Amino acid sequence: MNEDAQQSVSGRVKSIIFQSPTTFFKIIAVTITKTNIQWPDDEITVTGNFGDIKEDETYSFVGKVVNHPRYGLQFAADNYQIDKPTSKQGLVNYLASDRFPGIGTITAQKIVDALGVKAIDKILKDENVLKPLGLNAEKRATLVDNLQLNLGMEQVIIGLNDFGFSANMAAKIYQKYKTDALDVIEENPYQLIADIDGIGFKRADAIAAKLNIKPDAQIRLGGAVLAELQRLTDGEGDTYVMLPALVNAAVGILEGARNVEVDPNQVGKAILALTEKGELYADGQRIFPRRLYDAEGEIATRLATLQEPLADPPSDQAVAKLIKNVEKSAGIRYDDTQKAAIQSALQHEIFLLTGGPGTGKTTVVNGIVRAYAALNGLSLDLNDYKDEPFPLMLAAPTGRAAKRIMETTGLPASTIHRLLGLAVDAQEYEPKDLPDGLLVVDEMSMVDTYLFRTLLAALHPGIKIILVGDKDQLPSVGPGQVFADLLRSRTLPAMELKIIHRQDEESSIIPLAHAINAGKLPPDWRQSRKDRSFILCPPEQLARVVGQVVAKAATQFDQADVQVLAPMYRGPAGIDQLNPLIQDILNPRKTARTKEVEFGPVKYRIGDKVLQLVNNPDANVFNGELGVITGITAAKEAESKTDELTIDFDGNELQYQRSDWSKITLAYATSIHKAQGSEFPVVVLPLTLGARRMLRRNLLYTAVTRARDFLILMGDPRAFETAVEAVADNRQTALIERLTKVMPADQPDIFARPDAKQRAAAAPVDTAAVDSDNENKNVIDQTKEYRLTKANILAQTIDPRIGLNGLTPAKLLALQQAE
Ligand SMILES: Nc1ncnc2c1ncn2[C@@H]1O[C@H](COP(=O)(O)OP(=O)(O)OP(=O)(O)O)[C@@H](O)[C@H]1O
Repeated sequence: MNEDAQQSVSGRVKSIIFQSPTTFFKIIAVTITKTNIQWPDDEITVTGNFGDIKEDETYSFVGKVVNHPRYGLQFAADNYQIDKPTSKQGLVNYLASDRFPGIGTITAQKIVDALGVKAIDKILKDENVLKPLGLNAEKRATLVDNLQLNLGMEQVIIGLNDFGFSANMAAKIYQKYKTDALDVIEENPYQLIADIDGIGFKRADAIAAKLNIKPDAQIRLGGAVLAELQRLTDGEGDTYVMLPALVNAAVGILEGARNVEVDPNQVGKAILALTEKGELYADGQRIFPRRLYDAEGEIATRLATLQEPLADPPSDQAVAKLIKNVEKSAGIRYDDTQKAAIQSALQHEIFLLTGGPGTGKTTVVNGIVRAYAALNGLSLDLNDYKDEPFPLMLAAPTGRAAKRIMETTGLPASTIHRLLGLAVDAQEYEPKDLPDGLLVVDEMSMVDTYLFRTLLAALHPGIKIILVGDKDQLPSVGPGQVFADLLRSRTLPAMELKIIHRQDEESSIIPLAHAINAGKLPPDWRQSRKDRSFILCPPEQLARVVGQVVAKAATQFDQADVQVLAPMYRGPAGIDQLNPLIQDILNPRKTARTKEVEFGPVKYRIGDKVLQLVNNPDANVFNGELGVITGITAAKEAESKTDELTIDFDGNELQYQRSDWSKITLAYATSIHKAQGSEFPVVVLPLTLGARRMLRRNLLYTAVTRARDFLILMGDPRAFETAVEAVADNRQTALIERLTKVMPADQPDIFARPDAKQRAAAAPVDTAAVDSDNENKNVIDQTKEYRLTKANILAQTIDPRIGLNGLTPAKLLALQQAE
């Protein structure tokens, strides 16, 4: 055989020996009908990435014979195609087969008569060729769907393989564009960056190079601009990027990807072209992704419409009376700001309420809901609304936050996505209309620009909107800082609650949180208190000590109640490091027979705590929710023929096939961002200076306020101090400006710095704190020599009554000397 000739095998698929559940990789047995290789048998094993291969169909494979160390000689195919019928009769038989339900011999004959032996290609290229043939729309659609399924997918997968995509990536691309995939890529490979998770500029540019797209082609420059704009806005949460920064960034990747020089002026021109095409919006030096620019504008104009003054607002006296009644029935006396908040909420169409932990936000919301119901003669009993929608809508961005509202108000609450009937992502879906009435959104700081725009689009003038949150918490994961911007714009009535009402006199977590927010750690922050403690630990030992603390805490508290929060995934005490370590302590593989499945580097066992990473409103499970693995079903036992995990999200038990496993991760340790909107009985918070890039006041504040009963701070004290001192940068957004264009900014400024007296009342911090800097230096020096052993960690006591005693410097020394 000529060595240069491509090796090929044609034949009928006898059986599919193996198919990977997550990729297109398959091993098949083929009965050879034709081949140009020397093969002693009439059967051959073929391996490769194939789409929807069917038994008994004939295919042609191109590739080469390889010698597998275990399985011997086999044919590794890197290309293949289904052998389409080549004669008219063959094609008629094929189309009339049960692969194409609804198409009988007569219709098949009609199609082949009209379109010839190339009928399939013609239909796949343009289904309109079927129109003159008199098939009804349903029949046409089924035929096209099935052709695409049977043939289109194969062609696309082969094409994507040619571009060098892995089977996994090919599957993702196919899912997005279906049979248009190759056309999309050939027309503009950079489109992949925006549409396919995991494809960056470099990858797209490599394809562009294959397609002979020149280094200075407009499409390439534009691709780089859009890619960098997306990266910068997504990464920082900004809604725009300044022109010089964008040009610089784009030039950087354009030059880096192909080792060429690129003229910044040409990039500037590409930006102009994209602006003219409407993909970007340029406002002076500020460059917005069009969708974000529009979303900010829509938020402003919708709010302006929705905040139309009430035609007949209740008088101050009427409101005072309503509040009195609510106070009576709830057995509470509101403080003056709380009363003012309820009054303002009742007298305006939109009202913003902010406040730190324990300041009574939920209590005030309860008051507003009840007073609103009384004012409008509405029943709070769900049973009274059999045929009508419940007019009191309570919502939050996460499932856990929604659940908390339900528990604290006794009223139904849901996630915003569920309320709107949104699937997955607020950027792409049209929401349903919401009825009039009252809408309360809690945890507003977590709502991003897209979700808020989509929420407002579902509301009609006449609805009363109460937005509640803590302005000092981390902003949303998605772009924008909507809640803070709304408050800062001074265009809408707002109130900040400042007095801490939490009854528990002995709670020291809330005062700690308020002190952090005021920018100063209290002098006693490293001392053990009934509900919190600090454990000093050098970074290189932190992961192990976290493990030991969690193990110990799990003997005192319910294991599920102990949550480790960390700022970063990477690094020696990062989330990726902590999770398997804690998993092996809390949920070890007890025997070789313990069920365990692997997904990349992660192992899952029954009993593991997992975190949902994406919104899935259809299954009622949302980004940030925690679940427990309650079952593992091996592929051969599962109906789906792939490995399955059963995960219980607070009573909502769901099946996750292997292809869904990228939507979860282990959750013994989670990021502080993912913990927003959730509360945990016990929070363990390890910090080191290794996470310096992330250490910000609002991050520490958010982490600390997640702890309900017990807080264990760990690590390097300087990391905590660094965090408190670093005020988070404001995100770059234009929402305030858009708001003030359409509404007067005449509301009081709640961001105004309070005078000294107010400050002291809001944050009771002893400013005569010890010089903690020097002290910390000593402590760190001492710990350097300290070697951790199990014995001295266990020497610490965790007693829910007296607290978890931290390793004080004195204790450390004593332990060290005792060894
Ligand atoms: N005016 C008041 N008089 C007495 N107790 C109050 C008052 N306001 C709030 N509280 C109590 O203070 C505690 C905290 O209030 P609430 O839960 O409403 O605050 P929050 O701001 O929603 O807190 P968090 O953000 O931590 O959930 C509750 O126990 C509540 O009953």
